[in-house]
Amino acid sequence: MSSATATGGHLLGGRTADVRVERLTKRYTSGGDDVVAMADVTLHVASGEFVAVVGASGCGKSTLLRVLAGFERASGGVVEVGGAAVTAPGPDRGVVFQDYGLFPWLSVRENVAYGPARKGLPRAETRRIADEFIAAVGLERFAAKYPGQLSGGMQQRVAIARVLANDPSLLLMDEPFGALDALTRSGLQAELRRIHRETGTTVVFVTHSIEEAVYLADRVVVMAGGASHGVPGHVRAVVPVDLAERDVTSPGFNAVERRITALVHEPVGRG
Ligand SMILES: Nc1ncnc2c1ncn2[C@@H]1O[C@H](COP(=O)(O)OP(=O)(O)OP(=O)(O)O)[C@@H](O)[C@H]1O
Repeated sequence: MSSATATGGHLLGGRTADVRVERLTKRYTSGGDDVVAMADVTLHVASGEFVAVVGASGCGKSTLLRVLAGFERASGGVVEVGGAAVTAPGPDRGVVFQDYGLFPWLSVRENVAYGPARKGLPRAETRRIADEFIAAVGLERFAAKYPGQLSGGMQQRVAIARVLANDPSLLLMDEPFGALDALTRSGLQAELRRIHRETGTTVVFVTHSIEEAVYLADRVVVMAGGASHGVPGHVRAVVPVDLAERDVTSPGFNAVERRITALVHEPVGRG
């Protein structure tokens, strides 16, 4: 495993992994009933690619992410990250949720250093890695503060730095900016795009915002269906975002956004 050292201008040692999901099925048993949350989901993500997942509530976006994270077991099909079957959570996969999940009793630096310290890295190296990622998210002046002293946007920055400090090869993000105001959200989106370019880490990003998906992703996966529609969640379409510039006001951007919006709103059964 490479350490989180700056190499050739890159933040990480270049850890990145591809994702292979083939005919994934996920069933839940609730109240004695068998609910098929998703069926026959196939998705390949190349190493270093940024893929966003959108779709109406209940179509299985979070379930897909949780299966990739190893928090949930697939009921059927193949789920591999970097060629290895996913059976449990692991340090190769970093997960960022909407609620920042920071340790409130640790400072920003201690939160970010937590993973490297647990790996048993020497204290000086741990601190260097923590400071590198705190700087990457622009929080140098807040390293000694505690989460409770920070705004929501700053706490989410810490959460991202903490995950990156573990040098993941796959970053899984579930509505990470969902609780933030519009201005903070667009600032963090730009920062995430830059960080993705610098790290080359593969990203799977779940969002309700089609604009956010088009702004961030190389490809947007549109899911549909879900238990409440009587059809298991499935992949309806995968839309490449072939835009050189990500200007949310440009006609090209709006055209991709409109196409994805139409796909998301298409009634279930026709897709
Ligand atoms: N632990 C569980 N037990 C039973 N059913 C579940 C469980 N978790 C999810 N489900 C069901 O699986 C389906 C997919 O849920 P999931 O949360 O993945 O959807 P989603 O697309 O992320 O929704 P949202 O956009 O509202 O977050 C839903 O029908 C949900 O009720």
